[in-house]
Amino acid sequence: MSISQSVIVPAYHEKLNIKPLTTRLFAALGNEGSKTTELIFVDDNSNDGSVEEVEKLNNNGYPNVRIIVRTDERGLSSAVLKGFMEAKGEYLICMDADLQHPPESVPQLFQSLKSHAFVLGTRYAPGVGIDKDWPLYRRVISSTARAMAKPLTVASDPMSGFFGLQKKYLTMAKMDDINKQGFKIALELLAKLPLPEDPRLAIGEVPFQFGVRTEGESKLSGKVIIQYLEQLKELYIFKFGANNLIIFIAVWTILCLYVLKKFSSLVL
Ligand SMILES: Nc1nc2c(ncn2[C@@H]2O[C@H](COP(=O)(O)OP(=O)(O)O[C@H]3O[C@H](CO)[C@@H](O)[C@H](O)[C@@H]3O)[C@@H](O)[C@H]2O)c(=O)[nH]1
Ligand SMILES: [Mg+2]
Repeated sequence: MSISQSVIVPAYHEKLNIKPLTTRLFAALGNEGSKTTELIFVDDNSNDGSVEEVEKLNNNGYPNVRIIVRTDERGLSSAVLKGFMEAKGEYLICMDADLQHPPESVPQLFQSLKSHAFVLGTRYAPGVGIDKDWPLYRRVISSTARAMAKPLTVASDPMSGFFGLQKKYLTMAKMDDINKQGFKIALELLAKLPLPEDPRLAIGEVPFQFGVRTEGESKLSGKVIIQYLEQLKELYIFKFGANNLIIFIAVWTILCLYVLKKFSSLVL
C-alpha cells in the first residue's frame, strides 16, 4: 500500500523518546493506518544513538519509520520544513518528539485534514488544557507569545507545535518567503500559505491535552525567544506593510501591557 500520510518529528537529543513515540503512534493508527503512514524523525546530528534506535524499530516490525540526519543546518522550524519536503504523504502532521503531544490524537488530526487545508492541535478548548506541572514561567512566555500573534491569525493556538496541512498548499507557497528560524513554524505557515478564504475549509482545530516532558530537556532558549520577536516583526510587516512598523510596536506594547495586567491580577 502506498504512503498517503506522513508524521514529521523534529528531534534533537531525543533518543529515549523515539521508541515510545513510535509504538504509541502506530498503535493509535491501527492496522490499516499503519500501512499508509510514515513517521520521519528529522534529527540534527544528535549523535546520541537515535539512528540506532530507529534501525532497531525497523527490524522489529516498524518498517515505515525513518530518520533524516542533518549535518549542515540546525533548528526546529527548518527541520520541520525539511521533513515536509521529504515526506511522501499528501497529508502531513508535525509533532514534537517528547510526548507533550499525545500520539493518540494524530488520527483525529489526519481526519480533520481530509476536510481542511490546515489543522491545528489546540490547548485552548473546553475539556483540554495544559498539564498542571508545566512551569509558570513557560505559561507566561506562551500566553505573551500567543497574545502577540493574535492580529496575525484567527487560529486559537498558533504557538502549538502540533499541526498539519495538505501538502499541496506547501507546494503553492513561495518557499523563499518562509522564515525558517526559531520554533514557530505553524504561525509562519498559517500567516503565509495561500489557504482557502472560506474559514470552514481553511483551518480545523483538534483539542488536545498538552503534557509534560518526562525524558530529555526542552531546547527553548533566549535565542529562540529573540528569533520569535524577529519573526513577529517580519510577519506584521508582511501582513500590514513596511510602513506600519509603528503600528506593530504600538500593538506589541498594548498586548504586552494587557498580558502583564492579566498576569498580575492572577498572582496579586
Ligand atoms: N531537529 C531539531 N529538532 C529540534 C531542535 N530544537 C528543538 N527540536 C525538537 O523540537 C521539539 C520541541 O522542542 P522542545 O525543546 O520540547 O520545545 P518546548 O520548549 O517544549 O516547546 C514546544 O512547546 C511549544 C508550545 O508551548 C511549541 O510552540 C513548540 O513548537 C514546541 O512544540 C522536540 O521534539 C525537540 O527535540 C533543533 O534544533 N533541531
Ligand atoms: Mg517540549
